[in-house]
Order: sequence, then structure tokens, then C-alpha cells
Amino acid sequence: MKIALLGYGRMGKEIEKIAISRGHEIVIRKDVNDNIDITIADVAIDFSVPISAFDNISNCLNNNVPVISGTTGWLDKYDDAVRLCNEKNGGFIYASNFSVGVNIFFELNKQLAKMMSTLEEYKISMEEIHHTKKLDAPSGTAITLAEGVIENTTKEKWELGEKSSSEKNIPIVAKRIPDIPGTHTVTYNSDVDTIEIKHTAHNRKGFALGAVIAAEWIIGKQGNFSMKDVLNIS
Ligand SMILES: NC(=O)C1=CN([C@@H]2O[C@H](COP(=O)(O)OP(=O)(O)OC[C@H]3O[C@@H](n4cnc5c(N)ncnc54)[C@H](OP(=O)(O)O)[C@@H]3O)[C@@H](O)[C@H]2O)C=CC1
Ligand SMILES: O=C(O)C1=N[C@H](C(=O)O)C[C@H](O)C1
Repeated sequence: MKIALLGYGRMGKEIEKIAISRGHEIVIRKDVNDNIDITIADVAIDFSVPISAFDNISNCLNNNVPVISGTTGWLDKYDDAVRLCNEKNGGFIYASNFSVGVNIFFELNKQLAKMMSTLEEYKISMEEIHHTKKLDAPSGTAITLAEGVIENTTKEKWELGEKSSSEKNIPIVAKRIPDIPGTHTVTYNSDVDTIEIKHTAHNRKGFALGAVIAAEWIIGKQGNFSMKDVLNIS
């Protein structure tokens, strides 16, 4: 496959190594303000910055190039991206986290939320820890985890901070510590005990491999998909 990397930072460089090791060719390495002809690529992988993700995705969909996006912090425009994908009969996957481990963790989180939904003595909270270069907070992964709880309980919203302003909200603490690739914890605390589930990324290889697998998977498909579709998780 000929791959366009939209964003050639930490993730772009990690994806390049894995893509080449799987026999693919990188034909575009786009950073800020580069002019590119996206049509030379079979598929594009966007790991850029929140302000640029939607333009990168639109450019691909408008030119009939399927696109995988892992950029977080741009989701106010997600519905527009899905609309454009449908209008152009394109292929599009966004995932807040492409690692297999986190996608398993997402399912575990939903199951646990279902089990905890009637146990009012337990108070939920979340924590995410990332490196200090991260632009957005809370992380996209923490938002997906919160959405998984909201779908399965009476919680209505997430809120940044240690304590939420309402019982209906899920508090999320975002910590920034040098060199941490990504750690997410979901905690249910009561007076008598604590239940905690945690995912710790040891490096960025899992995110990058998942993105390349998604790019291989989307070739020849039309529609808006998720990592659940790619990994066939039920
Ligand atoms: N979904 C997932 O599994 C994962 C998602 N992420 C997300 O991916 C994104 C990128 O992360 P990371 O690689 O660590 O960040 P980096 O800052 O290392 O890389 C982002 C790159 O995008 C470049 N860029 C800026 N504007 C554009 C543009 N218009 N088009 C293309 N590239 C542009 C930046 O250039 P410059 O520095 O010159 O501005 C930079 O090189 C973040 O949103 C992060 O949250 C990260 C890991 C996993
Ligand atoms: O910025 C990062 O580094 C990461 N971003 C994603 C997120 O916001 O959840 C995924 C991963 O945790 C690393």
C-alpha cells in the first residue's frame, strides 16, 4: 500500500517504521503547511494536531482516498466528517486509541459500568496520565471511557477535575508527566473498598500497529467504521 502520513511527529514516525516493516511504502509525510497531492496515496493516516485534523480528513474524502484518523481534540467536527464520508461514499475510521489493549479495555469498562450501575455506594472517577507535550485534556481515550460509562449508567456527562459539580457527572483528572505514553484508570470507590481497572501503554508501538492494521483493513471498503469493526470485537 502507498500510505500518506498526515502528521509526521511522534506517532507519524512510529507508524512509518511499522508500515515499512509490513511491506508498505510511505509516499507522503505531511507536516504543517505542506502542499500535497493526496491522490498518489492508497490510504492516509492522520496523526496531526486538533486544529488540522478535520481539514486533512476532508481533503482525503474529497479526493476519494480512505482515511484513518487518530488525532484527538477535534471531535466537535466529527459529525461533519461522517456526513462528508457518506456523501462521497468514502472510507473513514476515527479512534481515540488504536491499540488492541485499549480496545479490549473499552469493552471491559462498559461491562463493569453495567455491573456497577445500580450500586449507588460506589463513586466513579477517572484518571489519565500523558507526557507533557500533549495538547488536549482530557485525552480522547478518557472521553471514550466516559462515554462507555454514560451509555451504561445514569451518568450524563464527564467533567475535568477531582470532584464533579453534580452526582450525574464523571470527574476526570488529567495529569501531565514527562515521557508517559498513556495511562488510563477507572475507579469505583466506596467506604469499604475500591474497584479499579487500568491500562498502561509502555510505548507508542501498540497505537501505531493498530493504525496500520486499520489502514490495511479499510482498503476497498465504504463507510464510517470503528476499531471495533476492524478488530471484530463483540
Ligand atoms: N488514537 C491513538 O491511538 C493515538 C492518538 N494520538 C493523538 O495523535 C495526535 C498526534 O500525536 P503525536 O504524534 O504524539 O503529536 P506530535 O506533536 O508529535 O505530532 C503532530 C505532528 O503534526 C504536525 N502538524 C501540524 N499541523 C499539521 C497539518 N496541518 N497537517 C499535518 N501535520 C500537521 C505537527 O507539526 P508541527 O510540530 O510543526 O506543528 C507535528 O509534527 C494527537 O492528537 C494525539 O492525541 C497519539 C497517540 C495515539
Ligand atoms: O497524545 C497522546 O500521546 C495520546 N493520545 C491519545 C488520547 O488522547 O487518548 C491516545 C493515547 O493515550 C496517547
